[in-house]
Amino acid sequence: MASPEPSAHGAEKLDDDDVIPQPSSRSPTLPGTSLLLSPTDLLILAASFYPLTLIAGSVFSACSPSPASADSHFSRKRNPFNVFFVKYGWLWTTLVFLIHASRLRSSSKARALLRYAVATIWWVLVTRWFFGPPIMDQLFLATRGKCQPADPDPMHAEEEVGTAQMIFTSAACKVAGGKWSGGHDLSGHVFLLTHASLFLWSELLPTLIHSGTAGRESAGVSWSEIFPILIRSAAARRENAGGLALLVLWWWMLLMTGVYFHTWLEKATGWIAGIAQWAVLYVWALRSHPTVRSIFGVPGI
Ligand SMILES: CCCCCCCC/C=C\CCCCCCCC(=O)SCCNC(=O)CCNC(=O)[C@H](O)C(C)(C)COP(=O)(O)O
Ligand SMILES: Nc1ncnc2c1ncn2[C@@H]1O[C@H](COP(=O)(O)O)[C@@H](OP(=O)(O)O)[C@H]1O
Repeated sequence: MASPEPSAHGAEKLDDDDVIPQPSSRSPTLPGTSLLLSPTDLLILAASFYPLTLIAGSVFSACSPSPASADSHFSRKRNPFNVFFVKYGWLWTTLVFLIHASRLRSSSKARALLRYAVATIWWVLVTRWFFGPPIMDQLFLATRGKCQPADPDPMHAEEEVGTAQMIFTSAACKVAGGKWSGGHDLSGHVFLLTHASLFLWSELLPTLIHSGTAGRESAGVSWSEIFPILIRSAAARRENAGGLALLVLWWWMLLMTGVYFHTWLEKATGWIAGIAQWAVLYVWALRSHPTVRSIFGVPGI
């Protein structure tokens, strides 16, 4: 399988006209050095952090007395990080990405925007619209979920049920004052936080490595260098620091969702939806299909 490695260089430093990168040697062990990680290894490492985070959060939740009812700051839905950041999660991700893309050369920029368009379309399909209700709501309805009236008074409830049962999206249900219950409620937070994080890591990592290694030519990065490189890249440019700060916030909020909200299965389906578009485009198509690569480009090239 042809598997070109994204260069550790930022695209702003490279010629961008249809350069198909040559496969670099993968994780070579140089004499006297520890195992080196290629940009792809680093991306896979970053990606594996998210299921581990969810597992850790869920295990903590299962082992501690009653975290779901614990009145901690992050267990509250109205906490400012949830209300201002996660609830506008794709907007913040878009802002960070656009600042990053503005530094790329023009043809790299167009292709990066195309990759962003694909990621945005997937976000829309899962959470907003999929030829009717979004995928997450269609899954909920298909598993016998419905909009329950919030009013416990049977007289009022009957009136509400009439309209509530006609409600096919969680957003409309909430507006009608109902409660979306009964079906499989894929975690929108786990989806969004995973999807946004994998998109940002895939797009930003080559630039972060380039800034953090001060452009040094290298076959890879050793384990012990990962954090120093990220810290140096944050210190080198405010945009890098902003991107990394958002990634840290998304990771923390994912951990909090893992601890305080949803069932294991709902978190698992949120995660699967969150990795699906990334796995298809970044892990599979861009690596094994030259045609896809020539249309969408490769981050860092
Ligand atoms: C060479 C040509 C390139 C063309 C490039 C074109 C680029 C344009 C691409 C696509 C067009 C779409 C434009 C969309 C713009 C997107 C800007 C925004 O991000 S606005 C969206 C702001 N909203 C959010 O961020 C909401 C995020 N929140 C949620 O999705 C949900 O609240 C939740 C899933 C996190 C939780 O669900 P809930 O039910 O519990 O609330
Ligand atoms: N990390 C987090 N912090 C605060 N609230 C969270 C959260 N993760 C999930 N929630 C809340 O849990 C509910 C289910 O989330 P989701 O399905 O998106 O994963 C949502 O409630 P609301 O819809 O009442 O805001 C959401 O705001």
